[in-house]
Amino acid sequence: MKLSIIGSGYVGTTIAACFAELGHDVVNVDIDEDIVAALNDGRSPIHEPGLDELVAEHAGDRLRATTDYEEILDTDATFLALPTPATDDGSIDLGAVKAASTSLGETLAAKDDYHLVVTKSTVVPTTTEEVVGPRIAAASGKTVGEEFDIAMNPEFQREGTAVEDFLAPDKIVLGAHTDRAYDLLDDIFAPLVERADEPPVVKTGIREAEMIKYANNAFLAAKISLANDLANICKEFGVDSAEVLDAIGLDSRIGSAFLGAGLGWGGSCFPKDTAAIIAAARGRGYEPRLLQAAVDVNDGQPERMLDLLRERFDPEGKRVAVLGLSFKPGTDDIRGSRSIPLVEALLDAGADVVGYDPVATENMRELFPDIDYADSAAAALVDADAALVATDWDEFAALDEQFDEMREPVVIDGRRIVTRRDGIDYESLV
Ligand SMILES: NC(=O)c1ccc[n+]([C@@H]2O[C@H](COP(=O)([O-])OP(=O)(O)OC[C@H]3O[C@@H](n4cnc5c(N)ncnc54)[C@H](O)[C@@H]3O)[C@@H](O)[C@H]2O)c1
Ligand SMILES: O=c1ccn([C@@H]2O[C@H](COP(=O)(O)OP(=O)(O)O[C@H]3O[C@H](CO)[C@@H](O)[C@H](O)[C@H]3O)[C@@H](O)[C@H]2O)c(=O)[nH]1
Repeated sequence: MKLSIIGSGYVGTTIAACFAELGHDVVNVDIDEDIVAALNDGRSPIHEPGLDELVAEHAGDRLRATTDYEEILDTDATFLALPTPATDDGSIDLGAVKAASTSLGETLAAKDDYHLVVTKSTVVPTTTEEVVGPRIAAASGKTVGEEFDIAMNPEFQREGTAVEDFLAPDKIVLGAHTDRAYDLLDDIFAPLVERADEPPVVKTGIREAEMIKYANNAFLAAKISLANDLANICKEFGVDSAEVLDAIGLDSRIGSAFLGAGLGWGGSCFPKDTAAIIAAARGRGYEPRLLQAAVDVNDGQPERMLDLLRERFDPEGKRVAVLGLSFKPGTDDIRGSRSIPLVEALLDAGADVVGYDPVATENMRELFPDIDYADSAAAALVDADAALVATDWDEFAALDEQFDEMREPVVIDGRRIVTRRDGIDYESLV
């Protein structure tokens, strides 16, 4: 089939390359000329394991990119993979979705045949029906459900395993209103269903599909926050939280995934998506207390870590190493990273901060240009008065004699990753 994908960032590039791998003919439309040039050159504009290979293999053949919306006319369906960031109050910013919907509508005005438009972006319930559909209709002069259909297909890929997650999904969620839309979606996803060994395909309404994405992320974020809440209680009683959480994870009704307690969740999705669905619920007059509590617990974890430091000394004038700057291991992405509130609070307290991360230093430097950055964890520890471990990079587990170079060997571990305990003043956050 011929597919167009508007937006070629993390999601748009991944799904374009994967759809090409599955045999579809794909064109990526993006307003960013550098991204378009990279893709047409066979280079992925984002770093994801396996993506470079897929882009290199299919670019110039089943995968191409353009800034020209007109190329959509030659395709059967369009996926919208546009950014949906948070505004200052946490609510969803639909600016890019609105602009692209209008551009798509203006383009589709010239199309004689039926077209399917699928929202891939994470959007609050009713957005596809009340924002995307009407804008396309107004700009194209066509009617939803007649000359074109709208649908919603949420994406569950994680950073660092995006290609794998797309090609071997736990489920495929298809939200639509007409048989024609479902039939086309079936054709689009048939090669994936076959390759992935028949994962469950959930056929549902459009706003249900939109909500499934938020519910999925909200549940996972809240699960981590509940693990953190329980781990904080464990600490009060001198109970080993890892043993408790490992044990409850053995209950098949609970499951062991996303019970990793520590400094909390960050990233480009959990913080913005929990904020967006909380704001949307409040907009309808419902107060989502449990979800707000999950956010509050998450926000509290960095402060608890700083309290453990302050119990030892006033950070003013002390050299504090922050080990791990990315929001999780395996990525250079610092969006929503829990190391950010740590660094902010340390700077406010007058500490001398040195950061280290195997890959995220340059991104962090843009945010905090004035702190020191070390080339290795060992270098960060030299003459430090304390080390705060913020990300669970494997290499931190191997640190040992490097701690001997610290001025005061205070190590506060936000991810229970450090293995050496003797000879250092070690405390785990949970
Ligand atoms: N990043 C993830 O791992 C992930 C996973 C699941 C869902 N999502 C959701 O998918 C959506 C996209 O996220 P992302 O991380 O890929 O965003 P991104 O910022 O990486 O990419 C968005 C792309 O859209 C382009 N764009 C913006 N306006 C445009 C327009 N009018 N026309 C054409 N292109 C335009 C930008 O240039 C950019 O390349 C969001 O709603 C996000 O919440 C993201
Ligand atoms: O047991 C755990 C698991 C994760 N985390 C933290 O949670 C955050 C998010 O991790 P992860 O879910 O692996 O990363 P993302 O790439 O942000 O993926 C999430 O967000 C995406 C965007 O919506 C969704 O598509 C994915 O399904 C969803 O897992 C990170 O800060 C992790 O350190 C923990 O603290 N404990």
